[in-house]
Amino acid sequence: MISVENVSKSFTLHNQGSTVIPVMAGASLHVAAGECVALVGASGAGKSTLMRMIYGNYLTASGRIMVGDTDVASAAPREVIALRRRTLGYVSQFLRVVPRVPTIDVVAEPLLLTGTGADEARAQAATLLARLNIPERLWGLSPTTFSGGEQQRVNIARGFAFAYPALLLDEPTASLDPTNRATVLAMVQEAKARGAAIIGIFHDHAAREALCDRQVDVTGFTPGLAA
Ligand SMILES: Nc1ncnc2c1ncn2[C@@H]1O[C@H](COP(=O)(O)OP(=O)(O)OP(=O)(O)O)[C@@H](O)[C@H]1O
Repeated sequence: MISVENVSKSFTLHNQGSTVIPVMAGASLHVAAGECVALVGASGAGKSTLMRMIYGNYLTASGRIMVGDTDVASAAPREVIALRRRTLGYVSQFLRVVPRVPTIDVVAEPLLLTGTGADEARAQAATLLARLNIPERLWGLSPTTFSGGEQQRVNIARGFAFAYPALLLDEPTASLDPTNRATVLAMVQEAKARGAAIIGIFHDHAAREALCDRQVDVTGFTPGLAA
């Protein structure tokens, strides 16, 4: 479902004499439907960078990143938007939302965009918010003023609202209390069981052990070290 093939990446620091920093070379990994793969490696090794390239936030210098039938590395912006709508979900570490949109609509949006009716989308969003213990009195408010943990749970609810065939999870259990952490672990297991291909970054060792079938150490993709 997700196939990263011989990918490389460098950053050019335009405000620092156009210094070019090679951060990745020969990155390759494959994730099948129903599989969860953890990206591991020391801080700065490139886990987030690889995840952002797979999502199409960072450009890829060379190689292919197949998600379903789309090569994210060469896709046009409209293809990336279509991919994100129906195929590839991303739970980032931080919630970024349009101000003043009520929480229930933030969570319902991925369903509305994929053809679910408004009432049904809101009903499903409500179920997710309740499951993640977001108090009902907050559902009509924008999540911009919520606590860090509340925002993270809204982010997770939104990321899991639509049954994406592929999912990227960046620290989905960070800063959650034990009850909500257990809920998120169950949600990831359910996504795997329905056949989602998942790539995750988990500093939470126990979560990684519980959820992931394999680990890929991105240190192996550091330029100069790559095979
Ligand atoms: N936008 C950017 N511009 C320049 N350099 C960047 C940028 N994003 C990442 N880097 C560099 O790329 C390297 C990999 O960073 P990345 O954030 O992917 O590491 P990580 O493995 O996710 O680390 P951590 O576990 O600390 O989050 C680092 O050396 C970082 O400084």
